Amino acid sequence: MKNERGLLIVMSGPSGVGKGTVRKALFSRPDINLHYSVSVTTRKPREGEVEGVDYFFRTREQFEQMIRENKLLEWAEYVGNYYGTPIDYVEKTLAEGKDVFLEIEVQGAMKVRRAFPEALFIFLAPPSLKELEKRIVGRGTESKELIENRLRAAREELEMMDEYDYVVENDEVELACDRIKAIVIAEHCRRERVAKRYKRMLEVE
Ligand SMILES: Nc1ncnc2c1ncn2[C@@H]1O[C@H](COP(=O)(O)OP(=O)(O)OP(=O)(O)O)[C@@H](O)[C@H]1O
Ligand SMILES: Nc1nc2c(ncn2[C@@H]2O[C@H](COP(=O)(O)O)[C@@H](O)[C@H]2O)c(=O)[nH]1
Repeated sequence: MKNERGLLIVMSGPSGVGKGTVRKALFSRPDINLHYSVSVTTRKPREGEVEGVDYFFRTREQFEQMIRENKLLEWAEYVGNYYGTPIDYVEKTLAEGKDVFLEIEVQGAMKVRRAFPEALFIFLAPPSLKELEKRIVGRGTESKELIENRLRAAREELEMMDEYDYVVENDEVELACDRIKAIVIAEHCRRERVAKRYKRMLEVE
């Protein structure tokens, strides 16, 4: 018996831990059937980022209009920019029975938890703070000041780790992908078992 609605998977983690890298590696696997929800942001595009693929890039005015029109499932202000999840894509895709993957920061994830308590929450953790700093500096996309701000936010985000269902260490990208894949499969099996038990219970009554 299959659950009719898809599974909503939320992955968070501090800036520079490798969320984007792991997500791209996961989605490039042929045996993965997940659907990525592209976020809206007021941040300027980084070199190579593509509108509608990496983000929907919008002005602050446009973003605030989306908030007023209830077009976002969640949103947050992070290190001076807005980020948010368009609600229509998530609702439509889950209703089609497909799994949706969100890659968002912790404030937004906690809002999703209130709206979708049944979602699966995964926190991607660095092997150490030193390694986190090395990765964010090594990426070379932010100024020194922005890196400081992101590292400050990272310390607060790491304290939220306990709020998640699973913590996955990103020591090696492919290993992190294997762990996330195993968690998603296990969660599907668990839900199917619960649904079967519930169906049997209704048949007995
Ligand atoms: N397991 C890993 N080992 C070594 N380097 C890694 C690993 N995972 C990611 N990286 C590197 O770390 C840097 C940051 O990765 P990435 O941009 O994916 O992080 P992020 O969590 O998405 O950051 P942000 O939240 O700021 O967008 C990149 O240069 C990436 O190549
Ligand atoms: N609350 C939300 N956070 C989001 C969303 N999309 C991305 N993010 C997170 O923002 C930070 C910074 O991202 P960056 O691309 O500027 O490095 C990072 O933690 C992302 O995961 C969203 O829709 N909502």
